[in-house]
Amino acid sequence: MKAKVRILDIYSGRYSVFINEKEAREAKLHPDDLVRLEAGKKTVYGSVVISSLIDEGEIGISRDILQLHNFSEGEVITVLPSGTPESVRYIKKKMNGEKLRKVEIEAIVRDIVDRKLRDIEISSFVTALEINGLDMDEIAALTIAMAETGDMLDIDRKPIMDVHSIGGVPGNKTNILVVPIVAAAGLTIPKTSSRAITSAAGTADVVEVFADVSFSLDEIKRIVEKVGACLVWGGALNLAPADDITIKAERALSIDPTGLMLASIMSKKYAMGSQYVLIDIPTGKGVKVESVDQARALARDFIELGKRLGQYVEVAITYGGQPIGHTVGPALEAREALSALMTGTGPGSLIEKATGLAGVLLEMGGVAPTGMGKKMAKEILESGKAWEKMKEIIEEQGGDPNIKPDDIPVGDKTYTFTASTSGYVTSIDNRAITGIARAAGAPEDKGAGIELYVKVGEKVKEGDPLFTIHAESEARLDQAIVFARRTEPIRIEGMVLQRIGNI
Ligand SMILES: O=P(O)(O)OC[C@H]1O[C@H](OP(=O)(O)O)[C@H](O)[C@@H]1O
Ligand SMILES: Nc1ccnc(=O)[nH]1
Repeated sequence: MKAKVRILDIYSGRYSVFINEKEAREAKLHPDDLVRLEAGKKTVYGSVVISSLIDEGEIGISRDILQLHNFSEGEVITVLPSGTPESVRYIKKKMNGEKLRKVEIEAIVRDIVDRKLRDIEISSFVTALEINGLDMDEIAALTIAMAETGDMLDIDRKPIMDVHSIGGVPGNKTNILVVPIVAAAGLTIPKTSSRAITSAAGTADVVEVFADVSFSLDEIKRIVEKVGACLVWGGALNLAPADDITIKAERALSIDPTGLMLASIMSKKYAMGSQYVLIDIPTGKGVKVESVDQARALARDFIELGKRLGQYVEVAITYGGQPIGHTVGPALEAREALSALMTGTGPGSLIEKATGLAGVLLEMGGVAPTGMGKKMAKEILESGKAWEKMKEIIEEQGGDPNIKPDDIPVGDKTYTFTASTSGYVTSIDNRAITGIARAAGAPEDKGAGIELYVKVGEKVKEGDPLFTIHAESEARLDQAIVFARRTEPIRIEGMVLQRIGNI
């Protein structure tokens, strides 16, 4: 049918098109059916919503659909029912544990990007990958398909370095330090990050607190050619566009299937033209990889995938048994990262990890002799050169380079948990910390999160503060307190752990 476009100020996160009830009945269209909208040469897909807001002969276009194509008010377009895409059959194949062929993977990725697959089918794909996994041939095909369905960056500086964490560990603001350290040494590092997947703050969520993270590829090229680095959100670019779509399903389920994770990270690196890539695998209880053996196996997969893509990959297996630094949540992490860059000091875990990773990159990029990278990274951080570089990045990304970390607003609804007994902190539960910060509103509420006053091994006295929850609303604070009470985020034990009686 032909219909006249009416633009509706509706933004639901779903690609909805609104059709008049009588017309929908005649056209045999039902709620959530997939329809094809043809406007000249452009075709986009949307899901039907039936509404009396819309007159006969009209088609209501939501703001979500407008992101796919700039329809104009009153424009006449063709609306056609669209059958189930072929790629659904391939998703079912993966559900049954079968191996997918390259063309089948390409069809799934194409349909994700074209929005022919809806949230429900995409979640099924992600779930099937979580349960049945992918082998290296499938992962390589998925990575290339994810990169090639988007744009590629060609930066006029070589070598191109890159760093990426598989994430999972709370408070992982590390790469916000690594990038300016590496760039201050003269290397080029166009860093793209995702938003939070399983955590309470992805690097893109944290950087967004003090600078813009959404740029076009041309803008990124200009920024990186000028200052040698950027810290941007991959999802804003048409760069591996399937990634941000599948991440939405992953975030809702709080899962990150290994094969998809490899493809998510490496497709972004491939599309950015990265030549030397360092992958950080935080390892420990309550994160994505719990044992060093598993981390080694994953490291081999990253290196193998890199070879297939023509990239030189190294991997750092890092300690992820407790949060990094003392803060969790976008604004709190932004404060901690900027303060560490500004002063050259900060929590041991953050400084150690950041200089350790930056050191590997300095050696990979050939600016530090083998074994000297970490020392050089530390000097760059302590001399203030990394902060100078960060200020350039902030300025180029539309932020205020004279920002003071303490001026960054954090959630003013707070509650502090204290130690109910004296003893030593024997463990901090990563999952509980993430859960509390998310319940408090992170990452969407930038000021929400947790400030930790103790780390594993430290001695505490009864009544000492352990952590403060920050939220932007009382309701969120209450939810976080309830969550915290249900879990045991920080365990305190005396030196005598248990007494076993002689019975
Ligand atoms: O911890 P979760 O949310 O699962 O993983 C997502 C985070 O991990 C990566 O970190 P980085 O950008 O390399 O620092 C992603 O880009 C993102 O910020
Ligand atoms: N799955 C992912 C994990 C970490 N970073 C990403 O970009 N993607």
